[in-house]
Amino acid sequence: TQTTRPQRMLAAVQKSATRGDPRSVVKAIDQFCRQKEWAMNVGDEKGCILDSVVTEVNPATVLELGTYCAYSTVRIASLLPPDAKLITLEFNPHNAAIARQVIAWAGLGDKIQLVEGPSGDWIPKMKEKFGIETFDLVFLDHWKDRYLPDTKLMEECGLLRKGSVLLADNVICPGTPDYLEYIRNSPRYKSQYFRSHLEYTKVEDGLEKSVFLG
Ligand SMILES: Oc1cc(-c2ccc(F)cc2)cc2cccnc12
Ligand SMILES: [Mg+2]
Repeated sequence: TQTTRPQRMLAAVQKSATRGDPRSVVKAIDQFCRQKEWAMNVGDEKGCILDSVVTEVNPATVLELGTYCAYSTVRIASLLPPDAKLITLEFNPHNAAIARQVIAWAGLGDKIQLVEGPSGDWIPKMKEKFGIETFDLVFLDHWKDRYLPDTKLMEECGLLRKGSVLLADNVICPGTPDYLEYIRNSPRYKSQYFRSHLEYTKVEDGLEKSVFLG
């Protein structure tokens, strides 16, 4: 029977990456996507920008919206300080099942908590379910029509504090116009656009970094 792309990506990780070595997992996925099949990971070019923001923020708590196959999950977690926690939300159960195995292969199971279901359902439960007061960093990389409602929901739930950083993927391609309009015009955020390219292509895309001002 036919395998799925996430299954073929996991097979490439298990074939080419070293267990317990997150950077080799990242490298194996990028190699698979460049040489075999395109896939919607943030990728190596935007991934370097992501790395620099994670390193600068040095977050104790991270929320990732949209896990897919855990490429960015592993990339972020590999840069976190020892007691830091990353919670990643994935809507699609098949992607979640693959992501869990990629996270396990990278040996990052104790830093990462993968939660299945709609982000809109889980954001209001972060305090009661995971004991999280606020997030130091949020990486938005899920469905583009959810960026704005989920950002407003995080504000309403008090999950952002003065200095919390939101980093959003795909603000050009596929594009998140309503989110960009809101965040760039809101007096409550200071935003910066990092121009780059859609993963593994020459098409323009970029990341929008926004600091919550409280
Ligand atoms: O980085 C991403 C890229 C795309 C994408 C798909 C098809 C295209 F032709 C172009 C871009 C979709 C995403 C959906 C969710 C999170 N990230 C995505
Ligand atoms: Mg993306």
